[in-house]
Amino acid sequence: MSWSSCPIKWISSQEIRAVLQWDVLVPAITEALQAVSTAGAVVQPVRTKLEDKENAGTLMVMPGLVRPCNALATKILCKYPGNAAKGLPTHTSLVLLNDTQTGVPLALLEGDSITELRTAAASAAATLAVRKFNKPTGSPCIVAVLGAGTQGAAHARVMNHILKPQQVRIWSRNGCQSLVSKLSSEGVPAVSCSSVQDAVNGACVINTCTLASKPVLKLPWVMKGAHINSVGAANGNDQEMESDLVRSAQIYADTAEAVMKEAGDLILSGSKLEGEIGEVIKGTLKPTKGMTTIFKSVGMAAEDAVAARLVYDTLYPSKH
Ligand SMILES: NC(=O)C1=CN([C@@H]2O[C@H](COP(=O)(O)OP(=O)(O)OC[C@H]3O[C@@H](n4cnc5c(N)ncnc54)[C@H](O)[C@@H]3O)[C@@H](O)[C@H]2O)C=CC1
Ligand SMILES: O=C([O-])C1=[NH+]CCC1
Repeated sequence: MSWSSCPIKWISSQEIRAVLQWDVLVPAITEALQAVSTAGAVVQPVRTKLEDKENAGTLMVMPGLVRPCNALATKILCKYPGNAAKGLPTHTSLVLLNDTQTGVPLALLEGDSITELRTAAASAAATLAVRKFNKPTGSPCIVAVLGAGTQGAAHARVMNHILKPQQVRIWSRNGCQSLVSKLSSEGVPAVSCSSVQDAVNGACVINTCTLASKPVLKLPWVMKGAHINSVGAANGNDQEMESDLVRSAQIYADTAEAVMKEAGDLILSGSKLEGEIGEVIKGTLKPTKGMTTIFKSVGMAAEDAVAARLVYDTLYPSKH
């Protein structure tokens, strides 16, 4: 007998995007983040990284099991920043979904769309959780996005969806007019900024979505009490945020174990974590009113597994 008598499904980016609408994905990723901070609910070893120094690339293997969501999957992701100059995505990936009872492979999913959407959804979940305890009052909500690549675009869209801000200000070191035009045509109130300082001035939510290895965001530019989703710099030597800024804030990890190992922003600034964002979602950890908060996300297999399972169950409802 062979498991391949029930052949594995291939699930395309188009199919994934049709399922993973923000109203469905943000609650699912919120549940995944909460599970990560619940004893026994998630098995998720810190990812294995293969460094290809010759091509300045990294291959990562990310397995994860999320019991409450019946999700078992592995993502294999390559990060090759030099691809940008070749007109290729800097991050490419596949996700293999397995049955949780038997381990039998169920589906292979295009991973780039999952990575794009689940990362932005995690930042959205974190933003909503923190704002329950610590929401700046008075001025209208302005969102800033630093970086205009895949994550910058997805963060602009999801922040617009959940916060309905007055403005979404975007900065990218090479300009961002084409992204701003695209977002405007979708109804996002996007504007292009020529400096980080202009983009973040007065912003209540800041999203750092760059491939920077040196800090782009500095303490004096950030409004006290703002919330920062820091998505880049998942490499012990890289930083997106100045150390003084990180030390001044309350910091919540997607997963403490991986952030303490991988997040240069934490490691190089010598900062300590308040805890995991799942604890804020559960309400067992409460950000202090008026403090600047940081959601430090390095990315987790649990998010990929839950997103993949959601897509599979939606497309093949009778197959589990
Ligand atoms: N936390 C998570 O779960 C995830 C994190 N990431 C990280 O998020 C970041 C953005 O990823 P993508 O949008 O997919 O990449 P991308 O290649 O699509 O976009 C990168 C952006 O960063 C800018 N950039 C490149 N070098 C820079 C520098 N030295 N200083 C300032 N800006 C610079 C580019 O101009 C571009 O706007 C990367 O660091 C990536 O590794 C990506 C996926 C998941
Ligand atoms: O979790 C993820 O997919 C990634 N984290 C950093 C680069 C990609």
